[in-house]
Amino acid sequence: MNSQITNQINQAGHLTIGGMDSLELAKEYGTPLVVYDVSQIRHQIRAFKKVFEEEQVNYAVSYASKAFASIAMYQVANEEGAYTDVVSAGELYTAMKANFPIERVSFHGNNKSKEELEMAVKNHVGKIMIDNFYEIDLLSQVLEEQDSEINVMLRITPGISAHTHEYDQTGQVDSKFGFDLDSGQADKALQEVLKNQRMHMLGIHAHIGSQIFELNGFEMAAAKLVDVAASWRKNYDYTAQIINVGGGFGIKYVQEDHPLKPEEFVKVIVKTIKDEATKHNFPIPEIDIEPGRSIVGPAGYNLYKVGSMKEIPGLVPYVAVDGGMGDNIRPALYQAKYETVLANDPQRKASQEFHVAGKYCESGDILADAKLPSLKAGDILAMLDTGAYGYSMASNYNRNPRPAVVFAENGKAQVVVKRESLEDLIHLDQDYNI
Ligand SMILES: Cc1ncc(COP(=O)(O)O)c(C=O)c1O
Ligand SMILES: N[C@@H](CCCC[NH3+])C(=O)O
Repeated sequence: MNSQITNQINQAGHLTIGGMDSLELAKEYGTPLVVYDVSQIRHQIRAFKKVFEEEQVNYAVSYASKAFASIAMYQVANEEGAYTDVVSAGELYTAMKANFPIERVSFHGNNKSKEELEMAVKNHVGKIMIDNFYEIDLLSQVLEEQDSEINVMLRITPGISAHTHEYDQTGQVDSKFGFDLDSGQADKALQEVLKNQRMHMLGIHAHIGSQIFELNGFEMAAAKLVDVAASWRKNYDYTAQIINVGGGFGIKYVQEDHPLKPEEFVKVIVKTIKDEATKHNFPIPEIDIEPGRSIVGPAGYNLYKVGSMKEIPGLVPYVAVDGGMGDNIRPALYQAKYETVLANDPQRKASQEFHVAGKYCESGDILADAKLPSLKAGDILAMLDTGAYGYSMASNYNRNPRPAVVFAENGKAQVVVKRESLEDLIHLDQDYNI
């Protein structure tokens, strides 16, 4: 049996999530279904925060909400004292609807629109993470128009290639995000921002990539950021108050993955920043991180119902489920791997390899290759660790409605995002009658 779920089997022999029987959840709320074990989300946020508290530094654990954004999710992040970062008007709007404290919101993005900046300034978001020169001009214009001021940070590309899928690398020189260091762009951006009385320059940010398993990249990025901050102090008499090393902390998807614990990442980041700051005689700054995947990934489960099966002599059989790439594009997009278990009997001996196929009209719509017991139509499969970039990247491809999202905690469950109906699918459509 999959070792991750040994403590999640109830008397009926079913998989439990947040103390709820997964079969009951599937029956009550339908499938495909996305379920979060909320206590796991809380646990992860607390694990990140604990180290900062122990290290006695000023800090912010800012949940990167692109991993999964919904009103309920922002509420949980807020309850846990997290900050959050948003990358679109949609995420900002959702956070505001959740009454997330606006001063704890930062706004990221490599091409924020004027409307998005207007919304951010009007609502006084905590920080705008400036990404490029175009944005400095646009923001300056918006601030003039609204006769307002705002806190900003500069995102730089530290020239570090994280060891991860190339789509998940963001810190290398050849990246669409942030100001380049070596060519002097970052220095020029700093000077522009410092000149602008309406922008309060709080510090410096870098994000090197996602699903990273090694400490090395974070050490290098943290050291580089302090280095840059020290050079800014020397050359421009500007002292950064905040250093933000981004997110990217890897999680375990399959048995071969050996991620570090949140505390291990944070310890190294804090130590590097403290050491480098001391070396440069630089005041210890506030240290911010932006975990997304590591907060919600391990807490998420996708439940699917088994439908058709196809045996091909001599080949691995296909078992098709009622969801697929519309609710989890990651296997098709990144060849991402997941563990799959038979939710109605996770202890039953896995005897056979299957391609777990989705229902979308794409040959690439294979959710996982899994060793499972023999299966029959109506069985419930659970894919584990689907909480990050699953529902948040969901689509209506083939005009399939997106699943419901349920939060389960301490034996109680609640729908936090309704299942889309067929009516929802057409609610933006208009008749053509020219
Ligand atoms: C700026 C920034 N911060 C944080 C994150 C969150 O990354 P992850 O979900 O890997 O922790 C991302 C996404 O990669 C990002 O672009
Ligand atoms: N969507 C990606 C991560 C993107 C991170 C955002 N910069 C994934 O699922 O791995």
